[in-house]
Amino acid sequence: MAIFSFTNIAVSLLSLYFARRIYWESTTGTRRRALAKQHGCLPAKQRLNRVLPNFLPDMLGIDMIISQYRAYKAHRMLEQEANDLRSAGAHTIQTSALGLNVFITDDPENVKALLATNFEVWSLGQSRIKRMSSYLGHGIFTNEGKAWKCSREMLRPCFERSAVADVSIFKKHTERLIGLLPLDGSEVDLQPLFHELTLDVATEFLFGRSTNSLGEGGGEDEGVKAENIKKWGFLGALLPDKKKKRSIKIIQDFIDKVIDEELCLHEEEKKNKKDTQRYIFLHELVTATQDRTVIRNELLNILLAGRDTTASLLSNLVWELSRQPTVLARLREEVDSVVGTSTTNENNNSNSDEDAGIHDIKNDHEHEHEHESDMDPPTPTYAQLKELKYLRAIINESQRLYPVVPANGREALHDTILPHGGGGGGGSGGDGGGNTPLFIPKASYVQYNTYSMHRRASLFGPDPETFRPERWLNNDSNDHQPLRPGWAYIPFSGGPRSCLGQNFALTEAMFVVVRLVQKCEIERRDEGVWREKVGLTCMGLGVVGLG
Ligand code: HEM
Repeated sequence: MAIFSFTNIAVSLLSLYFARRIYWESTTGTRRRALAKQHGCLPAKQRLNRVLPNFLPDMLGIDMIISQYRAYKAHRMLEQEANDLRSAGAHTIQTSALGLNVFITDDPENVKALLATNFEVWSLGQSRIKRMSSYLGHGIFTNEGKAWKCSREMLRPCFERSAVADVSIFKKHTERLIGLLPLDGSEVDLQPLFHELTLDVATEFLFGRSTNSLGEGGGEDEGVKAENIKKWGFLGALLPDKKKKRSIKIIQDFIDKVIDEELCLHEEEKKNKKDTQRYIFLHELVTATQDRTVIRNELLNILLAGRDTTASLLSNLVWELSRQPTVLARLREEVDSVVGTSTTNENNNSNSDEDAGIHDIKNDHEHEHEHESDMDPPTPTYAQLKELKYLRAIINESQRLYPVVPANGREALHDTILPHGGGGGGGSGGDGGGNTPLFIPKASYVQYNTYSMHRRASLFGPDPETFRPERWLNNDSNDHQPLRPGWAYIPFSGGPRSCLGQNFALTEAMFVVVRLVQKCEIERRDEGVWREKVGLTCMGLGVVGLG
């Protein structure tokens, strides 16, 4: 009896499954096949297994998860993902993660479709929105559709050029950072200092008061519990729930207090404050909205966007500079000629050899405390920073090899087509073109791998793994054309959701590098190669020596 009923149930379930399958095939399936045929689509190549044997299809994404976890532990996840594409001989591959249909691409045409030409079809993905809004609330980073448009329109004017052109905010905090560096040539780990610097700068820019985590009368008297906020970082998302809640509360209380003070200011006081003080983001924002929650969420979103990203860029850049004495010498020459190295040799376009240049700076530094006012090099103005073409090329090259946001993705809101990736390889130059369109079913996730794309030989020349800032300049001694990579180079993303703080970040990074170059020696202190440390942003593991 029991067997009979079990068989009955099994037969019923199977019939139900097949009935649904037939219905699905004759409706959705037929529609999808027609769409794919209409666009001449071919299927993507599959990701090759790393752990399981290749005859087993990785339907549940078990191979993907195990191998990603191992690579993450070894700080080689980015390299492995790039190799996944290479070993499949394609620039777009298909895989799965816990049953989710996933495509990985490093093809600029696909990136352009995701971020710009087919923007409306792609969502940030519900899991990202849920995860990030749990600690950021709803703001520009987590909003979509109309709400995102509102955020963007409200925030864009706050990033106007004048907000960035006042470099005094960078000066104050950079001087504090340099003041904390050892003068005897001993090693220093700059990464935590860069994180403190960018937190102090971002809070001062956004709220008009800084966390002052780099010291000098910091914290409490300016109304900020620097220690707590410093600790919080934005990896709060990864903390256990209780700790995360406590951390979020600390930062929300801080922001609420600042907003309340701002909203309580009388009109007259506001005007006076605006006239006398330098640019403060919050002052601009309250002219657009008085909604306390909206203001708080947007400020939190921007703090997240601006802090770890710029610190990671600086860490990667200085790490690479410490390994590139020739690049560093050329940079010193540029800084010397545009900004000046000290007040005594301002704008001196000396032809001294590289060693002599470094030696001079060392001497300046040794005597810095004796003759501080005489010997302090002139600080760069915004206009001078814009003239530093070689420094800009160095930053470009650093962001090419070590993009701070090395991978990102979008979820398909509808069935759609990507211009490339169907059929996998077979493109010109043995580079795995795959220029046939690819059908993407609704709810699939497409990851665009910036790290891998930035290292493609067909896009960046025969030496894509080499740090060579000259590739970005007209006067490249190898007579290469300067790069115009378009959608192949997206450190700040692209299209309607591109980074709003790009100019701010670049100005801050340039300012800090100029001051370090003017006042310190930068030396390599470990033999290691760059290994990623991936959190919300990506930076390297390593130590730099300063003297
Ligand atoms: C080196 C530093 C930075 C890098 C590499 C960077 C990179 C990016 C990237 C890749 C995105 C797109 C994210 C996505 O589509 O999921 C983005 C968005 C954004 N960034 Fe940046 N960013 C940097 C610094 C900053 C700074 C300093 C600020 C503000 C002070 C800022 C504000 C924003 C905002 C508001 C967005 C969201 C734009 C939108 O969704 O409409 N970023 N950034």
